Amino acid sequence: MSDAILTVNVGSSSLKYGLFAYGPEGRKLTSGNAPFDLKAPDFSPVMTLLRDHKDLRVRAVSHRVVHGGIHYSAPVIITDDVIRDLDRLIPLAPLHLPSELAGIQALGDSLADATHVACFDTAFHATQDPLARRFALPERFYQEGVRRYGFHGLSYASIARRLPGLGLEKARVIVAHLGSGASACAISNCKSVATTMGFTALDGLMMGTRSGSVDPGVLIYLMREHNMDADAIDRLLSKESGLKGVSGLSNDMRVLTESDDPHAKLAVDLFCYRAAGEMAGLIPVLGGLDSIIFTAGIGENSDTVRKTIADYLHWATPVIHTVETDEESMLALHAFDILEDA
Ligand SMILES: Nc1ncnc2c1ncn2[C@@H]1O[C@H](COP(=O)(O)OP(=O)(O)O)[C@@H](O)[C@H]1O
Ligand SMILES: CC(=O)OP(=O)(O)O
Ligand SMILES: [Mg+2]
Repeated sequence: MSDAILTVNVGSSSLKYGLFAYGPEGRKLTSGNAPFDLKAPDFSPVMTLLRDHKDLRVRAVSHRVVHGGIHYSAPVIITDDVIRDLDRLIPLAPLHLPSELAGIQALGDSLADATHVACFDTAFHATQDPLARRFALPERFYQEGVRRYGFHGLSYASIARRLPGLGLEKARVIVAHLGSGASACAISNCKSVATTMGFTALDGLMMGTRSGSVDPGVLIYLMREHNMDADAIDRLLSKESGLKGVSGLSNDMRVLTESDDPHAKLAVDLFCYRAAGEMAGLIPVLGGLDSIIFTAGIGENSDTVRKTIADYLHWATPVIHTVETDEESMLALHAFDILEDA
């Protein structure tokens, strides 16, 4: 029987999972992707995968956890204390953490002998200068944890590992992770220096169903004039906005780029306009730009989106790469490292 690592990546709208050979090179054995469209995820595809690979001994399960709060800036072995801490962070990532905790529970039950590891999306950004993490709010809110954390860190870490191979080890790079959630990260010397998502995964770029940044005055207006409470505003900004809200058609970039509907065109145009603007906002902290890298579902596949954003930013750099993100391999590598160190 050979040893393996199971990876579990519950995003806002898909469950991605994989089996990796236990070892420092993290060789992928198999992987799968089950979209679940904002409903509660169903972990049965992972259970089926495990039944089909009874010849493997799963030594570790590596879970992507979107938010690590103030305290978690490196992978940890999951204990009851860790689960309690993550429960407290749910208000900071309401779209992701409940499903991720459900995955930790479900797989904890069925793979009770394995070591379960949490790998945080926020961790890659721990290298940022405190200035990049600060909102212009009174100090007490910062102390309470109201600060910019940034997300998609496993994706950015997987891209950072590829930079030396592209001759960009020392380069000033902006990576645009354009998937269901979308963000951009300024990377210098393979480290995060700034990113567009903040306290929550709502900030920054326009996304599939999320608004990205809006004038905070809009929220005050909605509360006063539309009597919207926190839940109603959360639903609007998290699930009913972005590509879906603007087009009135779909949150899927494939559907929108193939549609003749003017609202679909508006949604795609706005997505690119907003992405380019947010990316440009990262250039000053890098002191210039050597390359743009596109990744994730839209970034890897949509020529239209890549070209439109690149046209907006051609003055900054003509060097564009497309790199496949690999959150799963990062999960496997982190789990192997933590087990070997234990
Ligand atoms: N060929 C394609 N052209 C344009 N967009 C695509 C294509 N393939 C996938 N996408 C987009 O990628 C998105 C999903 O990206 P992905 O990185 O898998 O997201 P997540 O991990 O957050 O679920 C889909 O919503 C879809 O709009
Ligand atoms: C952080 C985040 O938005 O993740 P995803 O794109 O997987 O929803
Ligand atoms: Mg994702």
